[in-house]
Amino acid sequence: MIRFEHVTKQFGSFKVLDDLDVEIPKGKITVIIGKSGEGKSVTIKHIMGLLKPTKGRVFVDGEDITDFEIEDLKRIRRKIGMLFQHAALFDSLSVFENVAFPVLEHENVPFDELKDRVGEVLDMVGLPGIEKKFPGELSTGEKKRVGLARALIHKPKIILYDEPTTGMDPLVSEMIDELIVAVNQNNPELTSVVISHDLKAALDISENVVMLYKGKVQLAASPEEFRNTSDPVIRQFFSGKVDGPMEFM
Ligand SMILES: Nc1ncnc2c1ncn2[C@@H]1O[C@H](COP(=O)(O)OP(=O)(O)OP(=O)(O)O)[C@@H](O)[C@H]1O
Repeated sequence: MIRFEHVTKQFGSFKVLDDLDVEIPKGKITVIIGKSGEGKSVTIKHIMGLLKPTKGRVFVDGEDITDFEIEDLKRIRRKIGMLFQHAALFDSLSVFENVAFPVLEHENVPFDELKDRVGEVLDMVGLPGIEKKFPGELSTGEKKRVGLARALIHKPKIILYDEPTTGMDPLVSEMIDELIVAVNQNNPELTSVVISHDLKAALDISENVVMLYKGKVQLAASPEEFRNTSDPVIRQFFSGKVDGPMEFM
């Protein structure tokens, strides 16, 4: 469970989150949507403890992390896997070394066990046997999947996806979306949080959608409720039209 309790985040006098109050349920896929600049990245940075609220409290896996110092934050971050917008693999390292990296950093695992674990997560993302390849030999979609394998290697309780399909062609995007769903189905305890500005894809993969608007939750509900809502701001977001009640900064 992740909870934002009346979180306000200001940078100087600029308020990005304004009394944000929302719960992200355990074991489900939650997609956070909102137009560019609404504070989606700022929201997930609070989950990692990379930003602290100006006001309010943030809970991760049942713990109030708001005032945590670095040691406790590191402990919390070990429960979190993160898939960045750009897969950010190390080009000079093999797939095996890239995927094993978070384990080598934090744990002392015998090599045979590490080999098994890397094999297991590469299987999970549908890329068995590519340990010896280098990132330069992989397609964009494959790099993303290796990034996902790396995020999964230390068996996180929470996985954060930052715009996982941005810049990908429709087929690769769909494959990544399907993978997010498959990973969640194979790990029923895993809480997945996906940041997206693609409402239609969000509704296809998620069980819970949170739409941010003007620093607050416009609606936190099931995909069905989103599809059926008459809220004009959400309808406008669906339509992708500039004309409507939605304000652009
Ligand atoms: N460290 C910071 N200092 C000052 N302003 C910041 C900082 N981080 C984010 N912001 C501002 O907060 C606002 C929200 O940014 P954020 O990156 O969360 O938006 P977003 O919803 O993720 O947008 P996008 O979809 O374009 O990635 C932006 O106006 C951004 O400039």
